[in-house]
Amino acid sequence: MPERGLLVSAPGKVILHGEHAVVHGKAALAVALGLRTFLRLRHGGGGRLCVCLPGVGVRREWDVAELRVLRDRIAADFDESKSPSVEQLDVLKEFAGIAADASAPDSLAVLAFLYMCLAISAKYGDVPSVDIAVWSELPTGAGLGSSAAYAVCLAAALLHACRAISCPLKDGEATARWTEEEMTLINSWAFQGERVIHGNPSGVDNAVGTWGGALRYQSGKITSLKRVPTLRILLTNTKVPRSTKVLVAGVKEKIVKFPAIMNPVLDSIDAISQECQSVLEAMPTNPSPEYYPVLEELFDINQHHLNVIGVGHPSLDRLCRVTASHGLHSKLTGAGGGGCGITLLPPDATPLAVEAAKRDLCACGFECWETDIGAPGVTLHSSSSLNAEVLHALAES
Ligand SMILES: Nc1ncnc2c1ncn2[C@@H]1O[C@H](COP(=O)(O)OP(=O)(O)OP(=O)(O)O)[C@@H](O)[C@H]1O
Ligand SMILES: C[C@@](O)(CCO)CC(=O)[O-]
Ligand SMILES: [Mg+2]
Repeated sequence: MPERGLLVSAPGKVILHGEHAVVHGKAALAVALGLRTFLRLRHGGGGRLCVCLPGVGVRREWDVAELRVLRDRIAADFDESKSPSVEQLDVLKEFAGIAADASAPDSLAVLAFLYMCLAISAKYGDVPSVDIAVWSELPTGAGLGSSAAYAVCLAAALLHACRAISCPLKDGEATARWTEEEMTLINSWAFQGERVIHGNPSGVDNAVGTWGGALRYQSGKITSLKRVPTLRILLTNTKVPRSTKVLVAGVKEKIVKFPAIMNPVLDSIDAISQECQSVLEAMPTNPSPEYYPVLEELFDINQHHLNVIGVGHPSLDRLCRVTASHGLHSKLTGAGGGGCGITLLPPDATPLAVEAAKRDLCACGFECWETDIGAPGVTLHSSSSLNAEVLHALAES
């Protein structure tokens, strides 16, 4: 397998509660989504490193010898525990022809790729001569953790190419996962990729992308939620573009400007995450309707808080109003400012009400779908375990 290449995937995520507050040391509850990002690595030869990212319109190719020189210029303090420095990123931007203040998806994706590739190869091996393609089922920049799923896939593939982690997939197996220790390494390098893309990420998104399932995340501490009931959730993409980096920076500004006003709001969001976790843990696996009113009220309160800290958007207000008119409760998920919202579908919601809500959301120009939650984290695949659409997308790349 190693010399034939590698197929790896990582899930997106939905944050139930705690987005933004988690950046400031509060708890977040997050679950892995049944929508994934896929990466194909092929061993190249010919001394070239090629990357193809159709989701953001990137196809780039570099000479490995040139990348070695670049790496040695900025290698002094590459480490998974140290943030990428402004100076390192400036050198990479100049090399890749990216403007100093660029924030477009393609620029950030190339920058994160170059940083991770050079940093990982400086620590564990040589710059690999490989051909990498990444394709995703996740909408980019919509609050579902597309940046983290991308960074997790890259971390796994690059660590594998530099022989820092093993290849657990045996002949004849469809999928395999890495050991806890290897996943910890993947997660810490994915966090570096998130740092390049986000500026100041909490680490919750890459933790879900790596470990999967449902988890509580606070200040780097990951606790897996053992008994999460099967929740039905409707995801709605308002299709309003936004940048997590800009939104996270905006919240920080507000906290600095009005600490006495904003800190209690973050404390309240923290208490909501706590309350939600207690309710989820008390619910049976297939809960009856009487458990849902508290979860619904927590959605409503948190949505108001997220508006207060400045990450709402008229499109998200509209989403909440439309679902409320069908008796359903929603909140934004991820960084907000547009992007996606989640709607809780309790077991007593009639199929008619859910269909009517979906129809009205689509009439607003939104896209909505139901998806599984609690999906597995970073996974290695045999090509026969991937469906035709994924294989086709990666082959075309
Ligand atoms: N499939 C992909 N290929 C390459 N780059 C990607 C891909 N998906 C996401 N990215 C990178 O991640 C960036 C989007 O990250 P951003 O954090 O703003 O949104 P998100 O991760 O989708 O939402 P959130 O952080 O709120 O969950 C894009 O601008 C791009 O640089
Ligand atoms: C907005 C935020 O809390 C979640 C983005 O999915 C940012 C982060 O935790 O890094
Ligand atoms: Mg992100």
